[in-house]
Amino acid sequence: MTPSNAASSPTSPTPPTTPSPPSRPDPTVQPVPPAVVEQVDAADSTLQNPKRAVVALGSNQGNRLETLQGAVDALADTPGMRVKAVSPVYETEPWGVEPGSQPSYFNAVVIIKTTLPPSSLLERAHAIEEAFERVRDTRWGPRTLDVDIVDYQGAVSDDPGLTLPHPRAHERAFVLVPWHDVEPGAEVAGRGAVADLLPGLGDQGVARRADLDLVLPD
Ligand SMILES: Nc1ncnc2c1ncn2[C@@H]1O[C@H](COP(=O)(O)OP(=O)(O)OP(=O)(O)O)[C@@H](O)[C@H]1O
Ligand SMILES: Nc1nc2c(c(=O)[nH]1)N=C(CO)CN2
Repeated sequence: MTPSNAASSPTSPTPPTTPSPPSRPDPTVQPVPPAVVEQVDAADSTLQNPKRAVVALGSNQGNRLETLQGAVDALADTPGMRVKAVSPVYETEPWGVEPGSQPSYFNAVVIIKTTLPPSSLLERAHAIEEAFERVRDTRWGPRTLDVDIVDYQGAVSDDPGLTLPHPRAHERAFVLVPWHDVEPGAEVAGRGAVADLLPGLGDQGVARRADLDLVLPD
């Protein structure tokens, strides 16, 4: 056995500890900018206080029911999100385009509770659309899946990246009809009660598909 082996043997006495030098600030650590501290604090308070949001789903390409169910499941699988209610399924005439120019949609609305801030909820909505190979070419073009944030805890924002409530929700029966089913007392912030908005919309070709159901994940 060499002397060095002997020194590392478990039976050898513990060498005396040398006092460590006084700690100095690490020059590689930069101070956290106040804007970042503010964002982290805001995210923190959201984390302790889940918010209620309303998400509209639409599909007019591929297997529309499977796609809507996939979107509900993906929302439910998102960390920091719980799906609280899923509306009935409606078959709806394409809104905002030439009649007969696109296949009909399946639409539904989902109520969630989430600790995600609005920007992260939108990112997640886009990721779910992409998972269903949503193509963004023409405005209001046909799509496998559309996931819109209709309302986030009544917040109002005119940011074009995320406008709240959704800027066209109050004029869309394909959003308001299923929303009213799951939340009869719902309000579109700044526009009024969904129940009061609905009669003014006229017939937009929104028909309940009582033969179809979306399942609320456990
Ligand atoms: N509340 C909102 N929900 C979803 N997207 C929004 C919202 N407000 C603004 N946007 C922005 O709108 C952009 C276009 O969204 P999208 O492609 O879903 O529009 P669209 O479904 O064709 O039309 P519409 O907005 O009329 O439903 C998105 O990239 C997003 O940043
Ligand atoms: N019926 C119906 N029409 C639409 C829909 C939709 O989901 N359903 N989505 C659109 C763009 O978001 C444009 N038109």
